[in-house]
Amino acid sequence: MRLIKVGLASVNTTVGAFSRNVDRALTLARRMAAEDVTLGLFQEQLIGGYPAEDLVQWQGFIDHQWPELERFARETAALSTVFVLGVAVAHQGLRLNCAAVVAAGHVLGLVPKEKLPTYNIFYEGRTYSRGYPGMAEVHRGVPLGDYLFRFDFGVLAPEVCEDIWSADGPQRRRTYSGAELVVNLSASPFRLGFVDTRRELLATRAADHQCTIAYANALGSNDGIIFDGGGFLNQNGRSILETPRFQEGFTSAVVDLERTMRLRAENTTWRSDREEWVADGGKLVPILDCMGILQTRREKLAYPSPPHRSFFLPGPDQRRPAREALCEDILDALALGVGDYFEKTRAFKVIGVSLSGGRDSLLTLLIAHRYAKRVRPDNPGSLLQAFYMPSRYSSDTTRDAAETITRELGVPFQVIPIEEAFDRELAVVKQMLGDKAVTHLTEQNIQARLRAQRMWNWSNSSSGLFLQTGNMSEKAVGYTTIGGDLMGALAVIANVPKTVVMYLLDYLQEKTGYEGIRKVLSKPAGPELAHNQVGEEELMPFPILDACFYLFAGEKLVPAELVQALTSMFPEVEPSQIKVYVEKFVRLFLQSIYKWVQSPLSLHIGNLDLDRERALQMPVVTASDWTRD
Ligand SMILES: Nc1ncnc2c1ncn2[C@@H]1O[C@H](COP(=O)(O)OP(=O)(O)OC[C@H]2O[C@@H]([n+]3cccc(C(=O)O)c3)[C@H](O)[C@@H]2O)[C@@H](O)[C@H]1O
Ligand SMILES: Nc1ncnc2c1ncn2[C@@H]1O[C@H](COP(=O)(O)OP(=O)(O)OP(=O)(O)O)[C@@H](O)[C@H]1O
Ligand SMILES: NC(=O)CC[C@H](N)C(=O)O
Repeated sequence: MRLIKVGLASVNTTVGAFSRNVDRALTLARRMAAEDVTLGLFQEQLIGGYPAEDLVQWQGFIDHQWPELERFARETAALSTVFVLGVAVAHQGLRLNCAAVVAAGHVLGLVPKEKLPTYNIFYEGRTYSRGYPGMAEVHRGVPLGDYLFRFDFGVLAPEVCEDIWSADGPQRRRTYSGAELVVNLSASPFRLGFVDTRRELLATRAADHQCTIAYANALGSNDGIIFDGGGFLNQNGRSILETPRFQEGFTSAVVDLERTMRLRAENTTWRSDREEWVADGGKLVPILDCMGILQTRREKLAYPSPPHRSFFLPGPDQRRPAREALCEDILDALALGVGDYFEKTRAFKVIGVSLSGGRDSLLTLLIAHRYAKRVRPDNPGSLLQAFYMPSRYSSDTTRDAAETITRELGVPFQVIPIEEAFDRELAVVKQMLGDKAVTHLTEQNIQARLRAQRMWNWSNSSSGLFLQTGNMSEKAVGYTTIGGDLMGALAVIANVPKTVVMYLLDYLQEKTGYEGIRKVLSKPAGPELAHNQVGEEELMPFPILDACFYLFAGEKLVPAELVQALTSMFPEVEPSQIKVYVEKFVRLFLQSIYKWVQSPLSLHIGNLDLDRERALQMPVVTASDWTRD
């Protein structure tokens, strides 16, 4: 038996806040040591924050991280814990995204990331250089390269995030070379359902390589990317620990490293694969001997027996029902996104929502309120401000709904009519047009633009964070006004499809019983920019719109394939009508790219987003010849 206690930490870092990030990590490091943690892990880019994007190109951005790494080493010198943490270094002019091993006041080694994600939201290959097999350099007197580390408790293989996502990553050669414990420092952004992907991937890798894997993930939101934290400890395919997400802190568990070695010895497949690898000339990864550096304190560790006292029977099932898990996950992620943007930019004192009594602005307000409740539990409403701005088309129903929900939430609510300004703007535009008529759409858009202008003016003088309320489905088809409801400083639900907006509101209504939500849901969704406007009548039913979006923008099917897929998905709709919907969707989608490329920074909850930087890089000026049958 060789027991070690592994601590998995997640720190809510801010890009560029090197000393604050390290201060937060030090607090956790001391607590880990006080709890006899043998090995404490932090996330990828702990010191610099993630994603630093092109800031990495500034030499100063890299150079200022080293003194902070040394400070971390100095301030943990007296602790009997080995730490692994993420840092960027510039070596011979090249930027490397490294895992640093620190113990007893020393930086013992740096292991650069080998697999640099450059897809979807990631751009690492643009700025970083990769580590490689056999790399053996020295940086500021510290070994830098493809190394393992032997301590009195076992052999470690540090690696960084994407390294584990490749079947051809460094784990294979490192475990064949004697690594027992793979230490993965991650910055894995929140994406719907992705926690299951991480869990399954880790179990697979730990079983493939017959090793123990400790994985610590980043926490917090930077720009629109949200990190949900959460760590895993998995031994040879068996889950030992999964830490809570959306929380700063650490969780630890004891594991018997000898078990990893025994299972390895018993596993003839792993052994013969290794023998073949060695026979084929596989080069063993050198092990740095750190035995004399630190004596870890493991005498008091207790064997990891199951708390429910059975090695055979399952423990209590603590999983949440699927619907609750999905909704709470999205809401937690978006509330973290709003809160971290509000706090980390340091530009704002209050959060403002232009509240229509409709679904999108309601959900946006509820998300902001969820954040406010966390930081001001006694008076969350004091952090928020809602404005209802009626025109001649606004109904009593929406006003009542907006009033009711703000009362229930304790959010200050003001009614600011735009009617007078609407008349004035109409007169001005008529004058500008001379003998041409003002179009109906322009009349609609004037209202939306007046509301946005007022929100900006409010924001200027109140240091208010003006939240943009548009959803992804309507953004996809340009059903949003430039300079109007497309405006805001941060788009909260811009990557949430309309059907999901509805699903979340149904869930929240059931959970909270708020009358205001019920009132909003009692009226069909529509912009109230003209008489009796119903969004689904002007566009198409939202389930069909979202299916078009998923299949066209996500799965990259062509229109004829969309028609085929939707005909079987919606058998109650005439195929000729499906064809009309598909053609309309594709036309509107391709015509509306110019709108979403100028929309505000948005929060990301999936891989399929309307964001030119983070997901779909679409040209604005295109012809659609290729979409024809
Ligand atoms: N390719 C291109 N590149 C750059 N700019 C382009 C462009 N094509 C038009 N434009 C410009 O964009 C303008 C048109 O855009 P914009 O002014 O937004 O107006 P537009 O797209 O014509 O109308 C906005 C639509 O959004 C709907 N809406 C608005 C607000 C809320 C809601 C809701 O869901 O509740 C719905 C509203 O009912 C209407 O159907 C043109 O006048 C032109 O100046
Ligand atoms: N009367 C209003 N007062 C304040 N803001 C408004 C008003 N009407 C529209 N807005 C703003 O414009 C945005 C766009 O309106 P839109 O109709 O798309 O969304 P919604 O009303 O929130 O949801 P729904 O799709 O259910 O109508 C709103 O979310 C809100 O921020
Ligand atoms: N920072 C990273 O390397 C993250 C990449 C990884 N595939 C993830 O999404 O979790």
